[in-house]
Amino acid sequence: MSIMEQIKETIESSPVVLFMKGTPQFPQCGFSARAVQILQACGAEFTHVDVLANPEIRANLPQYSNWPTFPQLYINGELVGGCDIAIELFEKGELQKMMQTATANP
Ligand SMILES: N[C@@H](CCC(=O)N[C@@H](CS)C(=O)NCC(=O)O)C(=O)O
Ligand code: FES
Repeated sequence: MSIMEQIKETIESSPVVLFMKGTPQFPQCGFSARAVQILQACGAEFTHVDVLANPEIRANLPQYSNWPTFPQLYINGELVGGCDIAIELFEKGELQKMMQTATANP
């Protein structure tokens, strides 16, 4: 499987996926730490990928999604954005709704 196929599979493997530096327990960058805090405040489950432990993903995800930096948040297979956009959506109360809808069991 090519790296682009692997990335696609990962993004589609879970309703909410955060590509970040480090892990939710031990974030390795303030931007990633902030994104984790916000997702946790939304109270819905999310999957994470540590791009520091996956250099191929770090090198190729920016091309895949046309977004240059980390963290990168995907909901239902689509890029939402980075830390700034996550904060903005959270402050408007929209991220909570997006995550609840994405992770709700019918
Ligand atoms: N304003 C950005 C901050 C993220 C950012 O600037 N990330 C940088 C430093 S952690 C980055 O990912 N650089 C590319 C790299 O390290 O591969 C956001 O909203 O997410
Ligand atoms: S690792 Fe330096 S700003 Fe994120």
